Amino acid sequence: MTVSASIAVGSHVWVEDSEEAWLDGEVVEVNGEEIKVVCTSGKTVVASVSNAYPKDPEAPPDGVDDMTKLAYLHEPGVLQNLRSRYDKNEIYTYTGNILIAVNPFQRLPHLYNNNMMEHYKGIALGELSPHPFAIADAAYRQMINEGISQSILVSGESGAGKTESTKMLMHYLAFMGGRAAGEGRSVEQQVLESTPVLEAFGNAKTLRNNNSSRFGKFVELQFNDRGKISGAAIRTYLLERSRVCQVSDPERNYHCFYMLCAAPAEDIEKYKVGNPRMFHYLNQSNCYELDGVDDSKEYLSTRRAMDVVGIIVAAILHLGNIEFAKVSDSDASQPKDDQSQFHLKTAAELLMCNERSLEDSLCKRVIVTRDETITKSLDPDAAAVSRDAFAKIVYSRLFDWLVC
Ligand SMILES: Nc1ncnc2c1ncn2[C@@H]1O[C@H](COP(=O)(O)OP(=O)(O)OP(=O)(O)O)[C@@H](O)[C@H]1O
Repeated sequence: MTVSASIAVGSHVWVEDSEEAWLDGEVVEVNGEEIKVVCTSGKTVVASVSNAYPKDPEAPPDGVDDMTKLAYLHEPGVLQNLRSRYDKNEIYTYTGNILIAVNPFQRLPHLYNNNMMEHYKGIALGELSPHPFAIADAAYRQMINEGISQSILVSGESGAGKTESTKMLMHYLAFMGGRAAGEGRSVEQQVLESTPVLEAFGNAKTLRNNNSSRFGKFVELQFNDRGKISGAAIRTYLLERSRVCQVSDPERNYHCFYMLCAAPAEDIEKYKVGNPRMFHYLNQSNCYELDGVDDSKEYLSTRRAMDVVGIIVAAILHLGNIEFAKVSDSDASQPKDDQSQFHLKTAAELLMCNERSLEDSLCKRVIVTRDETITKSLDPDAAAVSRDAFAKIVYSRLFDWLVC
């Protein structure tokens, strides 16, 4: 952008600041490539002309709901507009037909109730305040009117609010295309109800987000020619497998492991689990609990899924506790002690496989060539790597199976 020509004494500008990101002010001196700016904050700064951006002194103080209305669509202009609106609890802003959402980090239930959905029904984009319902409505109407499939792309950095925004979009589409009450459990209900299970197995606490989705998701809703939902499919991509075996402080492994450890007594006994601190795959980080989340309640809410796959989740925890030691006078390895033998036995029982075969699969590598099959013993380090690889593959298959 060539702004230098338009900057003179008296111009209103934005200049970059290492602490505040951007400062606005008035130019009081121009010395070749350098300008002196008296900022609204009271600070006086000297900046290079190439780092200054013009500011619209007539921009409305509360911001504009569509940023294409801004006189200058540059970084400080966009950030200032989003901030002015955020300060008034307006978390949504358009840029043309793109919706920008700023995470409010607080519940704003008045924005998402049924009245709001009624409100946005059939209204052209831009006529009402920016909202995910308006985006969903525009897509729905375009699909009905033109008979063409529509997609809505939700993107942003971790913790930005993609999952929450996607839920709003799905709620609206379910509202528009759902069945009348009393017609039984509908497809859209099933899709919305699948969220807690997907989150239990695919979400974890990270530095940025206590409930971060560690996978990509493509949700497809199919509609019939009357605009009613007739089917749905969820495809997931690239689950972060390494988290199953490696967790850095203060993050957590996938929620389901902690939920299983907080199960009712009869399940704790069945799976031979208990305190999460005793499992290697969980105790690499000191974070076990999440503020405002009761893992035992979460366990009960996903009990149907846990009854089916709890066995595998528990087996993975036991696998992680198998340590290996060298067999004397050889390169081979074996479970290190009675503790490791116990976890191997438990994992084998839960996976319903032969204990000896499981041990061999961890401590040996089988190489099949055209002429022969070679079995090579692994040293303790290699056996631990093979154990982790096995745990990761079992977990990711489990996740894929749950999604299907
Ligand atoms: N519209 C909203 N209203 C209230 N809270 C929100 C909203 N959007 C986000 N949040 C809060 O921010 C948290 C993080 O949001 P979310 O999980 O949607 O982020 P994300 O972009 O999907 O992150 P990741 O990529 O890590 O999965 C939510 O758990 C919620 O507490």
